[in-house]
Amino acid sequence: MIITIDGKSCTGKSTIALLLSKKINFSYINSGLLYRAITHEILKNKIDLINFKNKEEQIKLLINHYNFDLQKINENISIFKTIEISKFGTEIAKLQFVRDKVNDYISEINSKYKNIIIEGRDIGTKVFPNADFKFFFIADIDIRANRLALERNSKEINKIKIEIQKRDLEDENRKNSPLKKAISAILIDTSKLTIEETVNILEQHLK
Ligand SMILES: Nc1ncnc2c1ncn2[C@@H]1O[C@H](COP(=O)(O)OP(=O)(O)OP(=O)(O)O)[C@@H](O)[C@H]1O
Ligand SMILES: Nc1ccn([C@H]2C[C@H](O)[C@@H](COP(=O)(O)O)O2)c(=O)n1
Repeated sequence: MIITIDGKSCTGKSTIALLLSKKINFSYINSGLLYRAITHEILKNKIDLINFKNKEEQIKLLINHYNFDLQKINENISIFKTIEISKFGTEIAKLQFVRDKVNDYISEINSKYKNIIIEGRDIGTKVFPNADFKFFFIADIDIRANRLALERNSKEINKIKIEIQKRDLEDENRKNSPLKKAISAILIDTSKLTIEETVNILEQHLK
């Protein structure tokens, strides 16, 4: 069985997908983390991502030789959650060859597991349009900004709000696989829900 969770930034996708996967004993893939891992690799190789349009060939060469190490990625999540990777990750995710690399890897993992929960931006629309259950998360922008501020231990709520709004806009308006709700996806507004309540609501839908 394939369960997908898509939605805007900081709506709770990864938190809920991870908890639900443990509760119902499913494998879990955080596809955003794969885009972040590629972005980290590019930055590590000192490719300057400001005005990176003329560096696409250089990035492509690097990505062709890159292998995901899921265990290492999952054990070092904080490395990939920096403000810099959040900002450039949105840009890198616009490149179709990067999307192909991530999606090929997702297919590879999926072929090994029977039951899987995958979260991201285009999972229910593009990657697994025939998924058994699709969810689409939304939440109020102020609540999302407060959640991220809390996570980062920051008081700069307005700055964080602008950062999230910019990422939403980029994700929704890119040419390749833009963020949008699949028609058959169940809409979940996490604004007023606790983490536990959200997990329970999803579990109810699966029954
Ligand atoms: N229902 C909730 N109530 C309170 N806090 C929440 C809730 N859901 C998630 N959070 C918190 O909000 C923050 C963002 O959640 P999370 O990283 O799961 O969102 P996301 O949608 O995966 O974001 P992104 O796509 O940017 O990675 C985390 O610190 C998480 O603990
Ligand atoms: N299926 C996906 C997952 C993620 N992205 C992009 C969008 C984000 O800007 C970036 C990092 O994701 P996050 O960790 O914030 O969920 O990756 C995408 O385009 N498609």
